[in-house]
Amino acid sequence: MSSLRKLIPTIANSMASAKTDFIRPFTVIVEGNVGSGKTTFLNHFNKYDNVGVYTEPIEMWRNCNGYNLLELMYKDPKKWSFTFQSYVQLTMLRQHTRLTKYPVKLMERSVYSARYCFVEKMERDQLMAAPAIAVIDEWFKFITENENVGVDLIVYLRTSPEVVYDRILKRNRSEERTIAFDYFKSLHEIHEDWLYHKTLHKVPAPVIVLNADLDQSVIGEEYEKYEEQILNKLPVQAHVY
Ligand SMILES: Nc1ncnc2c1ncn2[C@@H]1O[C@H](COP(=O)(O)OP(=O)(O)O)[C@@H](O)[C@H]1O
Ligand SMILES: Nc1nc2c(ncn2[C@H]2C[C@H](O)[C@@H](COP(=O)(O)O)O2)c(=O)[nH]1
Repeated sequence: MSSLRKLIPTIANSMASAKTDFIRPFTVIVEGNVGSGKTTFLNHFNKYDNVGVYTEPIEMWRNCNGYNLLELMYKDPKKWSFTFQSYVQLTMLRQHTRLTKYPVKLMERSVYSARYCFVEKMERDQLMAAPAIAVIDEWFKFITENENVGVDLIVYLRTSPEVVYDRILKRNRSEERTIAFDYFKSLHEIHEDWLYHKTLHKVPAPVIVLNADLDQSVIGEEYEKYEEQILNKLPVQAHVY
């Protein structure tokens, strides 16, 4: 028997043991409209030494082998939505499955909001043809059935569309300059139906709702109200509003 064939059982065993050794940390996804304050919220938790903070991989979307997919999507959504969502789903899967030494993992968004909010929006606006949505959905189902992308808690940064629109104008991100207010209003309603009314799609974990309209000068107190649950120091009460 060749030396390689002798190696196969060893490789298989080590892969099997690696799989079983992977212990998913207490995983919290931070969800909310564009500009709702997710990155700001994550920065607040960076100070804890038992929390791994994973912001959205937006720089990967702005430079995929030299292509700014985020810009392409906003400039011509009909042409580029499928390409963009395919890459978002891949990069978010990477975020979910990244190994971490921390007992708590805080992630900005997830494969869930990509599918349930943004692809949902594209479907309503007929920006993606049905076959394209079917392919995205098959990948999503495979990922959520077969990969360890479980979550333990959802933090919903609940905002009003007017507030996020004002923040986005001030943030002045180049790719977002052409987005109309109605886009954020519609995304708000989708987030509300998914995470607050829970009438849209499956909700993969208990939801904590924060009033993210509060100004930066006082919102720290709102974050602190839920710190113990987010840091997994308290049992999560389902449907905390
Ligand atoms: N509570 C707040 N009050 C006022 N401005 C805020 C607040 N939270 C975030 N911002 C500002 O709004 C913009 C969007 O915040 P950011 O954290 O990037 O949101 P997201 O990550 O959800 O897009 C940024 O310019 C940020 O400084
Ligand atoms: N079409 C999609 N756009 C998405 C998705 N995830 C994020 N985004 C956009 C929204 C913003 O312009 C930018 C960063 O999001 P923030 O909320 O952090 O500002 O990326 C998606 O799945 N589809």
